[in-house]
Amino acid sequence: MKPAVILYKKLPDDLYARLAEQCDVTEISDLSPESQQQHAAVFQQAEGLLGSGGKVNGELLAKMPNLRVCSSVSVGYDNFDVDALNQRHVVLMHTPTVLTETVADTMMALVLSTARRVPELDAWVKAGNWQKSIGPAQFGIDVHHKTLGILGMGRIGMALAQRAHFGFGMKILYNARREHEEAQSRFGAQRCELEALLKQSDFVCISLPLTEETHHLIGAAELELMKPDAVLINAGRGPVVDEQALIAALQAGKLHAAGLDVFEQEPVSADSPLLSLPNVVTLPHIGSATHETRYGMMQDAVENLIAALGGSVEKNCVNPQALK
Ligand SMILES: NC(=O)c1ccc[n+]([C@@H]2O[C@H](COP(=O)([O-])OP(=O)(O)OC[C@H]3O[C@@H](n4cnc5c(N)ncnc54)[C@H](O)[C@@H]3O)[C@@H](O)[C@H]2O)c1
Ligand SMILES: O=C(O)[C@H](O)CO
Repeated sequence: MKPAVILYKKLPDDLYARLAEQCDVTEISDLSPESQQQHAAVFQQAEGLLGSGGKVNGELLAKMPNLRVCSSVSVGYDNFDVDALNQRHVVLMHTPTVLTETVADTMMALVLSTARRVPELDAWVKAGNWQKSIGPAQFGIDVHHKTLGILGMGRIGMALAQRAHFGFGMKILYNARREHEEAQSRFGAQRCELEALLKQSDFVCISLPLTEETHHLIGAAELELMKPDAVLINAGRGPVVDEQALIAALQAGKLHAAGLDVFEQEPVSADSPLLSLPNVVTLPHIGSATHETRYGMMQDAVENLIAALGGSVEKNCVNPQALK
C-alpha cells in the first residue's frame, strides 16, 4: 500500500504525477485550523506532509499520529517545531543548495538597487520629474570596492561573497562562531565580532536563519553602530531585525537605505512606515522566486519526501537523529 501523504502546495503536473506514483496524495489548500478540521480523517492517517508556509507544531502533530516525514519546500525551517518533531520521531526534509545562487542574486539586486536608488528614481522618471539634467539630489553611493559585512556566512552568504568580491571588488567581513577557511582563502574574507562588522561595513547583509539566538539580533543599539551612509539588507528572516528600531533609525536619517525581502509580519502591513520611506526597497519575500529555482525546490521536496518515507535521510534532512 502506498503511504498517505498530505500535499499543501500546488505542484506542476509532472511533479504531482511523480509524487502520486509513490504515494496516496490528498491535496489541501493550507494547514489552517479549518483545513485540519475539514480533513481530520486524512490528518489521522497521513505518513507524509509536503508543502511550505504554515506552522507545524506539537498541536498539529498531535492530529497526525502516523506522521513520519515532513518535507518543506524551503531551506528555512523556523516554522517547524523541531523538538516536537524529534519527540515524535518525525524527520524534517528541506531544500538547501538548489536555491542558494538565486537568493544571492536577490541580495545583490537589493545591494545595487538601494545604493543607486533604482526603484525610487524609476518612479521619479515615470512621474515626469526628469525635466533637466540630474544633480546631487539624484546621486547614489558606490557599491564597487566598498566593504560588505555578512551575517550568516553559510551557503547563501558564501554565494553573496563570491558575487561581491569577484564582481565588485568588495572587501568581505563576516561574523560567525567559527573561522570559515574557505571564505578566507577564496575571498580574503575577515571574521570579526558583530560590533566591528557593523562599524566597518558599508553594506550589512543578513542571510541568517531565525532562531532564539538571532531573533532581534539587529536592534536599536546595533543600528546605532552602523555608519550613517550604510545600507542594511535583510533576506534571512524578518524577525532577525527589530523592525520598529529599523523604522526609527531610517526616519532619523541614520542609514543611507534598507533593502528588505523579509519582514516581521508577512505580508507586510499596508500601513507600515517602511512602505512610505523612499530609501527602503521592499520585496515580497522573493529570494528564491524564479521559475527555475522554485521548480527545483519543489522537485527536491518531492524526492526528499519519497526518499525519507523509504528510510533514506542522507541528503537534505534537518534532524536525521529523529529516526533513531
Ligand atoms: N528571502 C528568501 O527568500 C530566503 C531564501 C532562502 C533562505 N532564506 C533564509 O536564509 C537562511 C540561510 O540559508 P542558507 O542556505 O545559507 O543556510 P546555512 O545554514 O547554509 O547558513 C546559515 C549560516 O548562519 C550561521 N548562523 C546561524 N546562527 C548564527 C548566529 N547566531 N551568529 C552567526 N552566524 C549564525 C550558520 O552557522 C550558517 O553558517 C535560511 O535559514 C532562511 O531563513 C531566505
Ligand atoms: O527559506 C526559504 O527557502 C525561503 O525563505 C522560502 O520560504
